[in-house]
Amino acid sequence: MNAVRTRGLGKAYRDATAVRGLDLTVPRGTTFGFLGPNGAGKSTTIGMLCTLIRPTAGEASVAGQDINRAPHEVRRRIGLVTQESTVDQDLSAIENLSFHAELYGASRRDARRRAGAVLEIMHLAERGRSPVRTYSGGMRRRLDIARGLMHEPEVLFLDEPTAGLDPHSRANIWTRLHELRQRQGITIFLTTHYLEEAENCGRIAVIDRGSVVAEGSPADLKSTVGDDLVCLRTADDAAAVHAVRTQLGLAAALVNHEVRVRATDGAALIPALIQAVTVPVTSVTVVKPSLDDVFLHHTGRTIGEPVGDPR
Ligand SMILES: Nc1ncnc2c1ncn2[C@@H]1O[C@H](COP(=O)(O)OP(=O)(O)OP(=O)(O)O)[C@@H](O)[C@H]1O
Repeated sequence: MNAVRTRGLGKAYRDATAVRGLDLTVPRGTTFGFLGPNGAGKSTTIGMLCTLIRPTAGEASVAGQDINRAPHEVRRRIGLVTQESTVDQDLSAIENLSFHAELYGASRRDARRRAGAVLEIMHLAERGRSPVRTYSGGMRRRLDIARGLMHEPEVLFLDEPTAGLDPHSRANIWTRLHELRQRQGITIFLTTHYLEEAENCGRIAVIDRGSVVAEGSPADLKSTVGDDLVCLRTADDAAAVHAVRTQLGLAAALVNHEVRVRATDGAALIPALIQAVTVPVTSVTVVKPSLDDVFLHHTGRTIGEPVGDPR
């Protein structure tokens, strides 16, 4: 069963189309990364899947429930962590979480118990009684995620969960997300514009100007854009280039004092390269295509470049 399935999903505003013809399939238990530059349509998509924004085209189901016909059923099965934190700074984490649960009808005892459990999951239990205003940015974000987990959702939506955090806090959040998926089997649907973070996802969809331009595992997407690049530094580059061409029959180029050779599997080529190049080799590096290359390949831009007009 799929956690998320969309067919032709779209959202048009009066003067702009935010999302067009979106066909997505997210199997249960996947960490799915929705990757795209600012303004690509990521938040609008999350808003539609979480039943906060009404689509103007197509259909979608989340946790097996139709977003248009059964929005309340969808809401019961999902957690949403938006870009803006919604916790009260003057309350402790436990108070924030249990008040929230009580508001939704849980008994005080159950609310406290569940708050304790989700704080454990997000590694905040030790500071659970401190006021949130004493937390670091990373701890606050983990508390936001803990809140999204309170009613044991099947699918957790996270809009830019690591934006603005330092690398250590980002890594910590990723460790928690991996644990969540592995131990609790939760499907995680997140947006990000950090390409390196998308590597943590089992599957990604690249969205640009409201449409998906590529979808697959990070490894699959990278393998479709090109080969590895093997770079050699040698004592005699001209001789090395000649040897690679004549001995191995491969195209080799001299760029920036490096001998560069393209190969499907760069690492596997290294022994043959070293043997063919009889001159001393001082370094060998294998550069794999990155998600940057994937984005560039499909959109003709790097992810940081402005998106332009979505109309
Ligand atoms: N309520 C609205 N009315 C008109 N246009 C909108 C509205 N909401 C979003 N848009 C437009 O739709 C496009 C997609 O916006 P969206 O917020 O979904 O992008 P995003 O990928 O989430 O970007 P960001 O990372 O900046 O949030 C943008 O061009 C935006 O200006």
